Amino acid sequence: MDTEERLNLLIELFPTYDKEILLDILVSCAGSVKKVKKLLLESCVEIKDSIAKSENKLEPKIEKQPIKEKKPKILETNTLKRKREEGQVVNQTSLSSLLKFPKINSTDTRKTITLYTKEDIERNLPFVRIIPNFLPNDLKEQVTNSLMSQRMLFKAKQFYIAGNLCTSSQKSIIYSNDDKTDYDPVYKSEDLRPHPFTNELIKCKLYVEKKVNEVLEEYCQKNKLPEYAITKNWKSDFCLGNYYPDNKSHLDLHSDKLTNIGPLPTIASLTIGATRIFRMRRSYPADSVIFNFPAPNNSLIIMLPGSQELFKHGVPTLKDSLYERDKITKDARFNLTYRMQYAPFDENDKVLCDICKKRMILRRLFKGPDIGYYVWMCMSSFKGQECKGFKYADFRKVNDKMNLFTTEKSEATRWLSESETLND
Ligand SMILES: O=C(O)CCC(=O)C(=O)O
Ligand SMILES: [Fe+2]
Repeated sequence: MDTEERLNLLIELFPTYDKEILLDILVSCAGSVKKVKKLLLESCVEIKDSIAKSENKLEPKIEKQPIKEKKPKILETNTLKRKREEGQVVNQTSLSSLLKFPKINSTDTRKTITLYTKEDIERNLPFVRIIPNFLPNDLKEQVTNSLMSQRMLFKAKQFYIAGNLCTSSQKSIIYSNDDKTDYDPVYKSEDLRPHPFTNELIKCKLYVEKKVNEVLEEYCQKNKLPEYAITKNWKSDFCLGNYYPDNKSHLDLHSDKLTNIGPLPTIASLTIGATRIFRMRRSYPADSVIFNFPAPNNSLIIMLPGSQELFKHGVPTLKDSLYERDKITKDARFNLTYRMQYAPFDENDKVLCDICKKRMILRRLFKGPDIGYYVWMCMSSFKGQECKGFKYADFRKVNDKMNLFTTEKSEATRWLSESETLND
């Protein structure tokens, strides 16, 4: 590959970077695309966060300890050298300060935008928080080994698209210590019966719960959520794990069904192993900007209330060159999505279809005249069978018991974000 081709590849991989800067970095890395990628992806790890680093004890420590800041890499590019030699004031010393990130807002008309820093990710995706280097190293390694030893238990999911039976590319597992967990009745099968949490995953769960509650508290101070949303005392009742054995294995854009996790859920998703791109796009309109960002090993992505309602997310396939392999898992990426069961749905009888008496699936409509309404749809329609069973959801409580559904639209529960209008 000649320099031009290498540069073009880098421009494709890092579209938000200045071409001149990329060329400089390429030259500084002796023409090695691999080194440039490593360097730029590492700048993502410079993401600062005040996460408490605790020892590997079952109970995460309560008091916060300052994170050891990674020293920024000092790199003088030819452009800087030239500017310095020309007598221009050059006071940038770190790679991250060299990289100019464009100011991006929701009116940006570009189709795909790659985000590399915590600040950029959270500014563009206000329902998302990313916490790098989440678990203490020894626990991360224990979790990695535990997942590797259980990887044969992860199974492909089967589902229907337009009446055709499809098999998922990634493999999944449910961890729960409660036999009754049926994370999604559509997928319920022998293969997806819950497995008990391993000790490592229980330790990890405690860290996740502590972090989610901190983040949720701060989020709820700024965003007024309806009373049916879970805004405190978040705990993870079960965990949906995913296993992507190689870079071809992927998960298409989707939003998670709300049937078990309820409206405005929080989902905390830990990456273990190879770095893959996490992708998010507004559900509507379908040609909205696609945001990509790397999810490095041991990073925690928290999808806060509103993210399932407004966005789709997924993990696209990648060309070989695009991700960072891991020492232990090699090409494979694991992902642990810790979720909380929505108690009001547990305490009541399940919502059944009036036509075929099967379970119903909860979703929120994100377009059309009924935008924002939560609705129950017959699960048969997700199993390749035609059933138009439909009810509006009603999350109001009477004598502490949730109504769950209604046939009257005037009683139905509707949630709209500030960015949605009734004409959408
Ligand atoms: O692998 C990931 O990061 C995403 C997993 C996911 O979206 C899901 O399991 O619903
Ligand atoms: Fe998902």
